Amino acid sequence: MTTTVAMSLYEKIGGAPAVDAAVDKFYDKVLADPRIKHFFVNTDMAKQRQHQKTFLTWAFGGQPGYNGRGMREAHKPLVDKLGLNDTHFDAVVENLATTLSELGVSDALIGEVAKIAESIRDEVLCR
Ligand code: HEM
Repeated sequence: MTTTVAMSLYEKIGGAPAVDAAVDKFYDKVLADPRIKHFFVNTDMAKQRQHQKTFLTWAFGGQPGYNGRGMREAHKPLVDKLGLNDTHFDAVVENLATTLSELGVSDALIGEVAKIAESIRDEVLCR
């Protein structure tokens, strides 16, 4: 019998220091991306940075340590007022994948991150 206590992706990638390294890169990319930057114009920087940390920690399967709004609630105004849709979601996942790739994370692990993101797509898009 094999008992597997799976190491989370978060641990495999390098834990908090890796998340910190990824935050700046991901943040810069998202805010520079004409497909999605307009969603963030009214979001303050400090909050945004924390958002990205929460986002990445979550995406890596680390402890959420997050007591903010649920995904549906947090993104509902973006869906209702700004038409947040699959295209935008894809762009965020793409920026995340590029960020991780640039930081030397393997394609296999990036695939796992993308899968986790997929699992929450409908919730974020309020469907
Ligand atoms: C896997 C996908 C996503 C996750 C896990 C995620 C996670 C989060 C979290 C944790 C927050 C903070 C909520 C709060 O503070 O109460 C948030 C807010 C936000 N998200 Fe996402 N997000 C995702 C996708 C997206 C996408 C695709 C966009 C737009 C392109 C987006 C734009 C925003 C914005 C603008 C806010 C701030 C809203 C505000 O200032 O009130 N998110 N998201």
